[in-house]
Amino acid sequence: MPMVEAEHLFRSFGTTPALRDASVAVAAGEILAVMGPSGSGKSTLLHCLSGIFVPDSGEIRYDGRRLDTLPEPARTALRRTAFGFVFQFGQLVPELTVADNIALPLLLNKVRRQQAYATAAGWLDRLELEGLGGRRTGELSGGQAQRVAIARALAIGPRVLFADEPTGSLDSVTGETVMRLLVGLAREEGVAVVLVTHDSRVAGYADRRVVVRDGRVFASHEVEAGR
Ligand SMILES: Nc1ncnc2c1ncn2[C@@H]1O[C@H](COP(=O)(O)OP(=O)(O)OP(=O)(O)O)[C@@H](O)[C@H]1O
Repeated sequence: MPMVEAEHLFRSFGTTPALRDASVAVAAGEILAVMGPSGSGKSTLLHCLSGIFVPDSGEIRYDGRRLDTLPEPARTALRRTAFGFVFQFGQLVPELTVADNIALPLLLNKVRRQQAYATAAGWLDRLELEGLGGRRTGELSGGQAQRVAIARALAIGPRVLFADEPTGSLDSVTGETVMRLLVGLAREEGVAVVLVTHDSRVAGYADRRVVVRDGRVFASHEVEAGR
């Protein structure tokens, strides 16, 4: 059974159609790369799959249950407890320290303070950010901030990770470290990973690749065959 499944999604912004009959699914333990040209609808698809946007029509299921028909508070609760997000911009609180930023979603989920900070420290180690826990995130390099964002997304132990260009500001060695970490999470913990990327090397780590074109989702081999 798919972990997240979308069928026949339509979503417009005013008169601009962003999704036009988009269908896609990701299974537990699977890494799905979502590729496609700028403006084709990738981010809109990610936002619909994760319950941030409600589609105009179509159905989304998480773990077999309808997500799109849930009221906003229930979708928010799901995002906080079951979904992790790594988006390109604006997710860290610059005035807070690295450790505070990673611990914050745990504290919001009512994890005790000591445990939240111990979990944060563990993720700092896994992402090679040891010693930076006390630094304000506004004082980090782009690559460090991105790894903190990844640590923050993973600290809650999500069942689905939604990532938009998660290695965008990382050098290739660090990018590979992050991708290997995501592969490990998928294999060992069954996390489903939905990964938007323009980078074919990053997509090479995925189990399956789809291409979004004009608001529709194609298997990558369909697109290659049609070229
Ligand atoms: N908030 C919005 N308001 C109006 N139009 C929007 C909004 N978000 C997206 N769109 C439009 O919807 C279409 C799909 O955009 P989307 O951001 O999903 O594409 P994308 O494939 O993620 O692009 P990129 O690779 O450049 O990030 C585009 O035509 C875009 O201009």
